[in-house]
Amino acid sequence: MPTDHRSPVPARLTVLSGPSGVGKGTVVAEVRRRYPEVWLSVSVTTRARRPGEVDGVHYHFVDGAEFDRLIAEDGLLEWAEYAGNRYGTPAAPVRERLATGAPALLEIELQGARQVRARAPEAQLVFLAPPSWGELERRLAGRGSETRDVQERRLAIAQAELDAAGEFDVVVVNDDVARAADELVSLLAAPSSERTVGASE
Ligand SMILES: Nc1nc2c(ncn2[C@@H]2O[C@H](COP(=O)(O)OP(=O)(O)O)[C@@H](O)[C@H]2O)c(=O)[nH]1
Ligand SMILES: Nc1ncnc2c1ncn2[C@@H]1O[C@H](COP(=O)(O)OP(=O)(O)O)[C@@H](O)[C@H]1O
Repeated sequence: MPTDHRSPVPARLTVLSGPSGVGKGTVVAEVRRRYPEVWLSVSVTTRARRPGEVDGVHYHFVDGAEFDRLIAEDGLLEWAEYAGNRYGTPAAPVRERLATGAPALLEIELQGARQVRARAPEAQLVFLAPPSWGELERRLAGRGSETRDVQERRLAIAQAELDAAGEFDVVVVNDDVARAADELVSLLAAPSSERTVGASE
């Protein structure tokens, strides 16, 4: 029998993006609380670990040299510099997951979403938007994990990110966590009959 390395079962790659503080982490956590089987890629980052973050769970925390090595060996599906740190998606786990026919979710910023679009045009791009600009500022400040300086930097990037919402397939407004989680669940579960993500692409 000929060996076909493409999965016979269509699997969907979904990318969730949105400005810092909009609630991506909160909505994804709610989705996974309800459906622990939802598979989320664990990124590598050069950013410092925040209190409560666990290496290998929230991120793989690496230094710049290790990040350079991953880029050099083409180990990242995409990567970007964001607010002075680098972030990237390890390629192999995503490839392996999709090859089994099961969906995969990435939570990444805009430049990375654009790279995924270029490399895997069948991926579904979802943008999480705040109900208003004022609410985004309040959430970012309310989280209290960044200094005022870092918050300002992230808000400046957020403006450009909001302008790019039209590039995404779907915009989900995070007005209410449970409602936004419902919407994301239905997008993850949507039939993907025309979409086949090849393991070799
Ligand atoms: N391109 C890319 N962006 C990532 C990746 N992992 C996380 N990010 C994004 O990097 C940005 C900063 O993440 P982080 O420092 O954890 O802050 P937070 O999302 O505001 O809590 C967010 O927009 C994340 O979605 C990745 O692997 N690739
Ligand atoms: N729908 C919502 N309504 C009110 N506050 C929210 C909502 N979603 C998230 N938050 C709060 O906003 C802050 C930022 O959320 P977080 O998930 O860390 O954002 P992101 O991962 O997009 O940077 C957190 O304090 C979180 O509790």
